[in-house]
Amino acid sequence: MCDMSALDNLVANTAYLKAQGGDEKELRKRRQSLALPKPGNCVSVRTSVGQDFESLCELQPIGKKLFRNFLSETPEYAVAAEFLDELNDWELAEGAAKDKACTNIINQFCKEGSKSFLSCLTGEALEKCKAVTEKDFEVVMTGKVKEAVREFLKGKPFMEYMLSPFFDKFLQWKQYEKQPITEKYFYEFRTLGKGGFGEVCAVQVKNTGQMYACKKLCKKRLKKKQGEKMALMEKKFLEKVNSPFIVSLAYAFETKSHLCLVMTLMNGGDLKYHIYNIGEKGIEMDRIIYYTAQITTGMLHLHAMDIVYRDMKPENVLLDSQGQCRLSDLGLAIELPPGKTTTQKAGTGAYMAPEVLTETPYRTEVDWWSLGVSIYEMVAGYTPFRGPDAKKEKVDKEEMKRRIINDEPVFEHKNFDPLTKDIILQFLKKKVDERLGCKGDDPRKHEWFKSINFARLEAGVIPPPWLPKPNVVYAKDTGDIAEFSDVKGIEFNDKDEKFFKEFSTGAISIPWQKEMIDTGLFDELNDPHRKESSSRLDLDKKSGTCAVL
Ligand SMILES: Nc1ncnc2c1ncn2[C@@H]1O[C@H](COP(=O)(O)OP(=O)(O)OP(=O)(O)O)[C@@H](O)[C@H]1O
Repeated sequence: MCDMSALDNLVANTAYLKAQGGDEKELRKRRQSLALPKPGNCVSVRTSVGQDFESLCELQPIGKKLFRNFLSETPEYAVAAEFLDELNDWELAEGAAKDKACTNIINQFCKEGSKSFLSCLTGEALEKCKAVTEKDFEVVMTGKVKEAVREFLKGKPFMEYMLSPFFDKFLQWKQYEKQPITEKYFYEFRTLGKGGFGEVCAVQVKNTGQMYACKKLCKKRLKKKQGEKMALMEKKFLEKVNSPFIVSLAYAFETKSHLCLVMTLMNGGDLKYHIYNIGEKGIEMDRIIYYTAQITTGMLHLHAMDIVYRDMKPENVLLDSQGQCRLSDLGLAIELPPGKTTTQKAGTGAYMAPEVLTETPYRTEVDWWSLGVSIYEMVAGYTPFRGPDAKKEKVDKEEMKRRIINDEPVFEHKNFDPLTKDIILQFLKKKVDERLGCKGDDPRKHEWFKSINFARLEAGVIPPPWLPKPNVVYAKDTGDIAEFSDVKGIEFNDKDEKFFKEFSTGAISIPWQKEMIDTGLFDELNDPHRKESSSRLDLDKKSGTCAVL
């Protein structure tokens, strides 16, 4: 029995690791069967995509690419786009490379008579650009000049783009993006974990080879436990966020029995696992600083959208295959518009802020408290109010509450250095208006983060300090993940069906477009010399996918 489940686990892991490696032959065959919808079928999307420059030309990856392709055909426009790219590179550069990039930009774009002079500028921006020096470069360039170039692109070039064949191509992709999504769109691999309403398993998009994690929510269980509103909120938050440090939602669809959230696959394990299961308890300091910098940036992104995370703890921070981390599980998150507070008790015991426990009105401040607890735990291998003897001494809920409200953390562990202690103490201020991140201040400015260049971190150009091993599956054995029991006696009515439809919106623009680009399908389907395979309809029928529209 035991051997059998070990074998099942091995088989499941092997298939999963192999899928991540990619099966080129099958994929190539499948891709040959695909085609973009015909332009004639894209009339209605022309109106539905709207006219928002930022969304169409900056945020949506395919939109951004096609707009850039359009700009490259007109020298004046191409120079403007190139300038923005170079300025972006300068913003991310460091040391001597940064100085060099600055001089290059001045010589290339700011000198009248040079081939790449920014001739699109007028008025004050033009004068400032011509007079810029290395000294006032940052203020002038990232201020007035950058804004003026962007304003220029938003005007005539954007209008012309919307009438060009490049935009027609964009509409074909937008139409393709709307294809109905069912379970047949994916291959399913091993179970990765268990959630409150169903399991999370690894899936792969048949047409692109992209791997994702699929969180399944059992419809009957949702109804029985009245979890519908929470599930819809989680879906809406995940759909709204756009940060490299929060899991992205790529698809939301339904099967007969489940609602499914298809998200970034995080196959490097969660931080709780890394604290307790690898080597000595606790994580090395350079890793803790790196992860906390990513968590802080992710959290600031949520707070900027008035979303309070409410469940910050190492278990909810997942690593990807490169060792970069993202916040996951927005199931307890809540949106609180400016000025609004809540007293609702939510979170996980040891990580809850005093104001949550005492049901005092709170907002985003509670997340900084929980981050303080989490940093402490990453260093020490135990949480500050539970203490090192948690196993020997059982701390009940009331005692934990008492300690969080009254006690100061003690730093006995040898790994606490003065700066680490300081940032933890500042996050663990019981008075909210004294807490780091809550005084109109920016936690990223704390000296503990001095080794981190946050712009480079967000751009993903700082190599992670630790790389998960590619041949290790950082998840429980499949046999150790308990199965769900059947839910009996639940029937669905019209209201339930309406909710299922509201949830199942298919592909989510930004992650889906990124998938098309990253997996090469974007280039493949745009290739004018491409020949589709004649067997495409056969393959289509076999898989049941909606490949050709
Ligand atoms: N994006 C992901 N990539 C890989 N594994 C994941 C991902 N999301 C979740 N998991 C795994 O599935 C488990 C359950 O997911 P999650 O915590 O989001 O579900 P939940 O229903 O909110 O659970 P809970 O009731 O514990 O809050 C996680 O502990 C993790 O092991």
